[in-house]
Order: sequence, then C-alpha cells, then structure tokens
Amino acid sequence: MSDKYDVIVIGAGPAGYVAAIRAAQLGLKTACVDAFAGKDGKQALGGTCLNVGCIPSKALLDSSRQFHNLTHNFGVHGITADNAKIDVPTFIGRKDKIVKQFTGGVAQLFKANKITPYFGTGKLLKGNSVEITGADGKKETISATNVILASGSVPIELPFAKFDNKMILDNAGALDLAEVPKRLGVIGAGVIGLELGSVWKRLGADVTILEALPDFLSVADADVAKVAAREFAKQGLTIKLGAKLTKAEVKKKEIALTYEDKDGAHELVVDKLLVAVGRRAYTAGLLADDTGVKLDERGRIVVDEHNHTGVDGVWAIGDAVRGPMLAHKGSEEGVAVAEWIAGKAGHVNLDTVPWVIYTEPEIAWAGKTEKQLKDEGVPYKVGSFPFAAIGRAVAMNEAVGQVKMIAHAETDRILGVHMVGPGVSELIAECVVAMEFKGSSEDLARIVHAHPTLSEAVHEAALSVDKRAIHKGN
Ligand SMILES: NC(=O)c1ccc[n+]([C@@H]2O[C@H](COP(=O)([O-])OP(=O)(O)OC[C@H]3O[C@@H](n4cnc5c(N)ncnc54)[C@H](O)[C@@H]3O)[C@@H](O)[C@H]2O)c1
Repeated sequence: MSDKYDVIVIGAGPAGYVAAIRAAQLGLKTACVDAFAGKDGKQALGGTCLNVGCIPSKALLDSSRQFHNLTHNFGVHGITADNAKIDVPTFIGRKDKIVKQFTGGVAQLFKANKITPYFGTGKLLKGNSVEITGADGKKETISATNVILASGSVPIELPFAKFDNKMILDNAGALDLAEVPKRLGVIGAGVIGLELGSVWKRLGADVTILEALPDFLSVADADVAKVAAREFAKQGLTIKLGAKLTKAEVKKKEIALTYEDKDGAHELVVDKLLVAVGRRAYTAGLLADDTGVKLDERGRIVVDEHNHTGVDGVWAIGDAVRGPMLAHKGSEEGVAVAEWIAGKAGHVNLDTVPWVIYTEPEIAWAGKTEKQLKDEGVPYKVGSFPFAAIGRAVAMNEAVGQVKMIAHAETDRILGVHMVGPGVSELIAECVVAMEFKGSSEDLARIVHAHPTLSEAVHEAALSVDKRAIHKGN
C-alpha cells in the first residue's frame, strides 16, 4: 500500500474531474484514477464528454453547420460560393485538436491544483482502497478516507447489431468517419441520434433514423417536439417512428437492416449504422464483491440525496447514478460531494437541470412539460412567443421556433420553460436562474431585456403567460 489520500476519485469525466478539483481547492489531498487513452495512447482526462461526447460532437456540429449554411442558406444574404467542398480529414482533425486542447487543459488544472492522476482502471476494495490496473496489467493499490465513484456510462449495445466501429458505430465511431457515408442509418431518435445524424446529413449523407417509440422526442414538451420534427423533415432527415430494428446483417460494404412498424417488416440498406439507443451506467469491474455498495435494477450505483452510497466514505456521482445523464448534472454533483466531504453545505437541484439538444434549430428546456403537469394535476397557465416576431432572429434568417413558459395558475411560479429555435442553448440559462430563485413569470416579465436580441422571446413569453405580450395578439 503506497499513498493515503483524503479523496480518491474514480473517473475523470465531467463529474469526476470536477469533484477532484473542488476537493483539492478545499485543501483535501486528492487523487483521480482514469483509464481513458487518447488517439496517441496517452492518458486523456475528461471522460466521454471531452473525448467522445459533448465537446467533439459540438466541434463537428459547428463545422457541419457552417458547411450547410454555405451550401444552403447563404443565397438569401446575396452570398454565393460555387463548388463548396468539405475535406473530411481536416474536419475531423479540427475536432481532434479541440479534444486534445481540452483534455490537456484538465491535466494542467490537475497540476495547478496538486491532484495526482493515475492512469489505469480503478476498482473499489473494501475499506476504501482503490486497486489500479494499468494498460500493461500492473497493479497498485492506494487508499483514502473518501472515495468518489464517477465511472460514467457506456452506450447500450443491441445484441443483433454489435459495435465494430467500422460499419456499426457508437457515438465515438460516428465522430471519426474517414468520409461522408452515402447512406447512414441511425437507430434511436434521441439526443445522440439527432445530433450526429444532423452532422452527417449536413455534409450530404442520406440519413434515415429509426425510432422504436410512436412519438417523436417524447422526453421534450409536445409543442417543441412538433416544431423540431417539422424542421428536421424540411432538412431532409428521414425519421421513421414506431420502427423497431430486428436485424442488421453486415455485408462486405453495406448493412442490410430489417425493421418492423405497424405495417409489418421492412428492409433498409445503409453504408454505416449508428446505434444510439441510450446509455447505461458503467460499473463493470468497479466494485469488489465485499464493498457493500449496491446497484439498482438498472445497474446504477444506489445513492441517497447527498450522493452517498451508504458505505462509510463512499460516494457516487454522474451518469453512474440516478438522474439525467448530463455532463453538467454530474459536475454539480461532483462539486456538492467535495463540499459535503469537507463539511460544507453542498447543493444540487435536480429539478432545474437544463436539457439542450444541439440540433438546428436548437432545443432546450428546464422543469416540467405540460403533459407532466397535467398528469400530476397541477394547475398551470402557458405563455409562448414565436421567434418569427423577434427582429434579431429575422435579421439572422433564423426565425424558427418559439419559447414556451409554463407557470403555476395560482402562484405564477415558473414550472417549466421549453424552447426550440436559434440560440436557445444559451437562452435557457436565464430561465434556470429564475427557477432556481423560485421566480415567477411576472419576475421575468418585469426585467429589461436588450433590444434587439433573441432573449426578447423569453421576455415576451413571460408577458404572454398573463396574455400581455406586446408583439403578438394574445
Ligand atoms: N446534448 C446533450 O445533452 C447530450 C448529447 C449526447 C448524449 N447525451 C446523453 O447521452 C445519453 C444517451 O444518448 P442517446 O441518444 O443514445 O439516448 P436517448 O435516451 O436520448 O435516446 C435513445 C432513443 O433510442 C430509442 N430506442 C431504444 N431502443 C431502440 C430500438 N431497438 N430501435 C429503435 N429505437 C430505439 C429510444 O426510444 C430513444 O428515443 C442520453 O441520456 C443523453 O442525455 C446528452
């Protein structure tokens, strides 16, 4: 047994690395164990989010958006560019450079905060020791007063469409294609399917998304989902609902898919297949048999409202526990746990965690949908405002979508805000602040919003809750 720490974090994703930094800031001697290797084989801190998730996908979404605008949307501005081309190696290379910048940034932050990184797979042993197995199989054991499990999640694999990342891709494979596939099949019209399907569609792939559920984007508010479905259809994304994949036969250069919907069985031939049917907590090999840490029926680490596992000094955060699988949720849990360990008052409010889907138009929401409130019997009132009446959105030629605000019918407290349109990934932040401070639609209605900005849609939606929006009929 070598070093003894105050805190060992297993996993250096956005939950784990943030927990490690906050713990170190609070004066705790901290180590962080992670096995993720970058393309150069060296340790790449930052987990799924920085390496093969949030950051690389946003890099590709932005590049592909620029290309799509150039080829489809610039004409209206009087700008033409003949023979526009995309060089896929440059497109992927830019993404790789951004990933390296950010994973390297976490390494720098570890150095600055005197956090010891360990490169290998961590396993919790009884008594708060952690066994680390390196890529070469060498083992070492370190121990701590507190261990934070932040092992993240992995993509769910369909038994008849196993990932090979050549023909059948997971999120990582779909971020690293050498050329634009002619026909891309996507299983699952969830967050990953829509984002990565959009990337390759914008570069010219023929994209077909098969979604098992009968309703499109059922996690979002129905009005938002309706606008999004209409816009994606306009962009040429084919989304087949109620379509369940039953077979994927990999041939030499293509994949023959069989799926079933209400009309029976259908065939679809594609060149690449992205399977994005959700993720599951990653705990394989994480826990020795006698640690006492429990998993729930979905394989997630069981924790209480303070992210404590019930085993003295053992905590768990991020995708490996209950709650939405979102990087920012994991990061906030990381901060809170470090603060609880240091005897401070940590805080995470899962009720105001914002969701963002980075498609075009963007989709963002926080709080309850209208359906959830109806099902719970909560009395509510609704206001909404279209971007078509927002000067800035029209000037940008992006006047699509709306902001919808739901407030309690009696107290006026904001219960949910649902947006689809330009820049809503940023606009949602204002609403989250208002909700976190238990604000009302009246509060947002009385705040001065700069003109002309997209944020006026939030202001007008708040006014519209009481039927007094200025720039539309109420
Ligand atoms: N922008 C973001 O915040 C962001 C981006 C990427 C991923 N994520 C997170 O990563 C996680 C995984 O993303 P995801 O898109 O894989 O999952 P998801 O849960 O968002 O969507 C999966 C979809 O696949 C469908 N599905 C499941 N089995 C199917 C089958 N056999 N055939 C057809 N459809 C099927 C589901 O009905 C669902 O609509 C999510 O929890 C998400 O929150 C978030």
